[in-house]
Amino acid sequence: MVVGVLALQGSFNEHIAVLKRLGVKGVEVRKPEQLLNVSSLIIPGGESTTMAKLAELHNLFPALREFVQMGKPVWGTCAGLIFLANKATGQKTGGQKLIGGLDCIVHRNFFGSQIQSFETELPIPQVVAEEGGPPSFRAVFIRAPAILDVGPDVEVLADIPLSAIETINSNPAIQKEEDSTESGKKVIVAVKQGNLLATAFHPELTADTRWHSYFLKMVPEIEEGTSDIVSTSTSNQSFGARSIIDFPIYQ
Ligand SMILES: NC(=O)CC[C@H](N)C(=O)O
Repeated sequence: MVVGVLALQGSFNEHIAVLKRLGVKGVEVRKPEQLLNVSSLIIPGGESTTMAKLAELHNLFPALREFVQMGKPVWGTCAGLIFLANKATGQKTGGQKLIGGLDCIVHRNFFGSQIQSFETELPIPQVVAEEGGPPSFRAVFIRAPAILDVGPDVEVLADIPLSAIETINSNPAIQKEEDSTESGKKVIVAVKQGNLLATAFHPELTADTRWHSYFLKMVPEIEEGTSDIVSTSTSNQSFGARSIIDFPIYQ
């Protein structure tokens, strides 16, 4: 079995490259029947409205929903997180179709527009830190969503203090959220709910492979050694971060 990467749009090549560095075969998924050949799925960042339109065009929604409901591991990064959410706010007029399954409310462009994209160091969650490495990771937020509310089965892996974000005062959405929440200080940016992992940031755009290693641990076939994994050694791990400017900016 191999790891599927939804390849309609966005940073699917970058995810496949990280998987390769970890000795795991990642394959592009564009058609419903291709989901039958993969043990797990990564939904990359990009633009969730465009991705939804393309998924509809390729008749992917029923197969994607079934994949999630079957309990197969699925990781959504950024637009992928939006795609997995049960509910999204801040959508374009007319809304957009979601796969759903992740019991949360996500704000699509919580941190603002493209120019309000940013990078920051966040503490690495304990479960992800088992891979070793430094106590923090470089979180790359590109026109990023944030999770405003989660259901009881959702485990919060990372959140971010709003005060840490430069754009806080210039972004009306953040201001509004800060006023309207009780704690008013943090938003959630990484969660796990059973077979679903979701991150508002882009680990595939850094050299730190620990989030991918963590996701691979959620895939039973890989743990049992029946997959195409070449090496589970952590010697391929790397913890450095490349700058956001090395990567294309999504529209
Ligand atoms: N980098 C990203 O994936 C951005 C996601 C974007 N906010 C959206 O709505 O799709």
